[in-house]
Amino acid sequence: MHMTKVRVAVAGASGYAGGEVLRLLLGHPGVEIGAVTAGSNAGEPLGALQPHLVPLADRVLEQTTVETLAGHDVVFLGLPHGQSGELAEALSERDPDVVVIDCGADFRLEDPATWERFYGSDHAGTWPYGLPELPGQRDRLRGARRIAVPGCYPTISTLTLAPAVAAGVVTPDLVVVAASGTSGAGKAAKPHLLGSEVMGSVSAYGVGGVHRHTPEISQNLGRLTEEHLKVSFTPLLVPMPRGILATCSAPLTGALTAEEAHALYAKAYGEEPFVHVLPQGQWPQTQSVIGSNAVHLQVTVDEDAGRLVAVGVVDNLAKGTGGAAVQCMNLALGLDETTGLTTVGVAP
Ligand SMILES: NC(=O)C1=CN([C@@H]2O[C@H](COP(=O)(O)OP(=O)(O)OC[C@H]3O[C@@H](n4cnc5c(N)ncnc54)[C@H](OP(=O)(O)O)[C@@H]3O)[C@@H](O)[C@H]2O)C=CC1
Ligand SMILES: CC(=O)N[C@@H](CCC(=O)OP(=O)(O)O)C(=O)O
Repeated sequence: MHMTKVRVAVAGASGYAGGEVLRLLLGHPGVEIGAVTAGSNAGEPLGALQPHLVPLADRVLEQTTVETLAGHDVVFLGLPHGQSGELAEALSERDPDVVVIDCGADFRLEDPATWERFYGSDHAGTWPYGLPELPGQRDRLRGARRIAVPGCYPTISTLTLAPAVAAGVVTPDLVVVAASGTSGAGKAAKPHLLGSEVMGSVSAYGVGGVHRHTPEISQNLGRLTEEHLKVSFTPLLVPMPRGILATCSAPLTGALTAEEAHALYAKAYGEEPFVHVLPQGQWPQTQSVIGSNAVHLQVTVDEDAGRLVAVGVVDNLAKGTGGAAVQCMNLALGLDETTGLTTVGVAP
């Protein structure tokens, strides 16, 4: 049977997030790739920037404008913060049915004051949040026309702590220490990402509650409890291209065994296609999820410390951005949520 393909445009196609969206779309049976756009690299062949996307190597990057992005069923935005708002508005004005999926942060936060505090600019608005695994969220994404893809650290921190917070087995006084590969920072060269400084070294940054993902983690997990939730989030940069490992802990509210904690997590994610709770005693490693949309989790109880400890891994560019974006597109279009996505990683 002939299936009508959905026509998709990708803005920021020369970047890491846009490149990952395209990599996944090339394996998606229901999609035809239309415009691919960039900023300073407009005019270049895509193959010069993303040589791994062989079938699109000869496509020329167009300027990112309403005109080049109009006329598609779905538009993915992989642009720096602050670039999405006006563009999305103009696209929706031109075509109210277009599905716009923003990989950036512009529409993730609900509270304008919090946005202004952490991003230092005016709040653009709030769109349905693209984490279907949050309670009730999948239904909000079905048929949605605008979707805000979560940040990479918030994705893994939220999924790693959600069952414990929702069940009330921990006091929501949460500590998250998460180590990310360097692609999380995007392609544009940054002073702290010089190869000579990143290689062979691990460093902390955004310490002391100032990282932009702190309020996003709080927003997600705060919905799961009536109590006042606090999050202490510390990101680390590690010398690998992809992947995040988040170590999360919180004080237990009462007696809980490691077996009970594991059973709680296994039940919470039993029906989720992409969230895999590992067998007890096996701890997540980033290598297992690279290139896949899978999240691997493990949880235990530190009896002496009286804390629940959970560890999660994600590929920051896949389920942490591009994979989540495609998963959300599938929901928005009424397709099977897993189309074009895999739980099979690349290892070693
Ligand atoms: N990397 C990650 O793990 C994650 C990234 N994201 C988000 O995705 C978005 C893109 O990030 P990422 O791909 O990492 O960044 P990159 O720096 O790798 O890519 C940025 C892209 O935006 C384009 N661009 C930059 N400035 C402009 C402009 N003024 N007009 C039009 N296009 C422009 C660039 O084009 P050109 O090459 O021509 O300059 C490039 O295609 C960001 O909002 C980021 O926060 C979200 C979650 C995780
Ligand atoms: C390693 C590294 O630098 N990671 C990035 C992750 C941010 C990101 O990409 O997410 P947004 O979509 O919210 O920008 C950072 O800490 O800023």
